[in-house]
Amino acid sequence: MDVTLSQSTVGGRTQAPPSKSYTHRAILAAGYAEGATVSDPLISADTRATMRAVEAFGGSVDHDESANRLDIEGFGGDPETPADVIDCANSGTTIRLTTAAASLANGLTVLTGDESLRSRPQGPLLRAIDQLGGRAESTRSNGQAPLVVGGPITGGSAAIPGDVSSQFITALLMAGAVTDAGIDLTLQTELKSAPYVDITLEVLDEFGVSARKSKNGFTVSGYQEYDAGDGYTVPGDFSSISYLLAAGVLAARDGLTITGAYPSAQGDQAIVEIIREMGGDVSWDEDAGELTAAESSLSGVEVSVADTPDLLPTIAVLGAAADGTTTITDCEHVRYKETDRVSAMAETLRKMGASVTEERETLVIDGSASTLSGATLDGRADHRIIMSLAIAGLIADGETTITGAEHVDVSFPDFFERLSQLGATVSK
Ligand SMILES: O=C(O)C1=C[C@@H](OP(=O)(O)O)[C@@H](O)[C@H](O)C1
Ligand SMILES: C=C(OP(=O)(O)O)C(=O)O
Repeated sequence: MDVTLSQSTVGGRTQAPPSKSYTHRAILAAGYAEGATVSDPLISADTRATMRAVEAFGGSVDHDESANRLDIEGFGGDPETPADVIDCANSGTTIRLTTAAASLANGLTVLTGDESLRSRPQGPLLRAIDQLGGRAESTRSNGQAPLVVGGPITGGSAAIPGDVSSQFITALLMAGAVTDAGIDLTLQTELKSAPYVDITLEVLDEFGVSARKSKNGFTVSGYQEYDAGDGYTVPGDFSSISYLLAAGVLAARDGLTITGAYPSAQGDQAIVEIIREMGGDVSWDEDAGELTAAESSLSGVEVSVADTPDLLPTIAVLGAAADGTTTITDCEHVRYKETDRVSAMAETLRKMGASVTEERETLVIDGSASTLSGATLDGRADHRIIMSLAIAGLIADGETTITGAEHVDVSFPDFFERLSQLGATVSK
């Protein structure tokens, strides 16, 4: 599906979509439990993949739409060997978190996904499972899915790099809690995307499971039981909020308010400070969970995305609209996502007339070079590339067409409807 946007003014109020990261973890944690209810879940292509995995391991997931709730029966820490291949579709979180769950089962599990997912790195997780006594292989021996994974692992120690994906650590901590011996992880390189492990520790805590940072990495003891008590409620998603905030500072003459924006462990909350540092008018009433952004003149910043990889496309677009130079550093791990997002943003923003320089770890956008012009842009089947380019389309001269725009269903299924309700000119 192609979507076309033209220069627009936006405004009004809109609710933040529920967090994808918290929803994935809550669904799987409910799977590791006897069951749980998960309120305000994100229902999207990626979270559906995690629901399918919980069902494949012997649980069940019922979506009560009127109550806006998932009623989940778990597999009680003891996943059965799936009767079929697990299709993780486009979701890195699903394949990493469920690969570790599969290492608890007696038999073998086959995990795969779409072309993008089958090109993303899984090697460090496979090697860690191997060190823990499980069997974990890439069918093509290239460290990528399809994967064949079996166990049962009983816990122990493993070493893992921290700069490829934090999801490997999340995966092993979640599985480690139901092993006999627990899991001790030693980081071989500095941890990137660290706040995502904090999100994991927060969700584990809500499910009565303790895991913690150790001197050299992370550790979780075994024989723990997942139990969410009265249930778990998912907070709003700050990666999704970043597009709405960017729309606000670029195109909301009378302001745009986002509700459901409460503080949590999400590193992507940093978008509020980044926009303020660029000169953007953003106010945040943390108690009310309300963020308001109004059209502002922005200037360039230097910002590290070591902890916040998913913000890179949003910051790149803000940089293209700002006066002066925006330098995004520490971005190598952003190349291992649904697509190489560093080169995708460099290519598309250049096509819109921005001046962009790309290095392995750095993306530099010179926003003062020109105003953006509409163009036909390849969304690279990547929800974050598509959503950030749509925001650029709100301020570009002429029409901006984004191909493959249906892929927003991964994290923000009604993104274009929302933009349109807020006043943007959007046609499909
Ligand atoms: O654990 C998570 O929920 C996520 C972790 C991050 O990935 P990496 O840890 O691979 O950087 C992030 O980019 C992804 O969107 C969601
Ligand atoms: C990279 C992302 O997710 P995942 O790793 O789960 O595919 C994302 O949502 O930007």
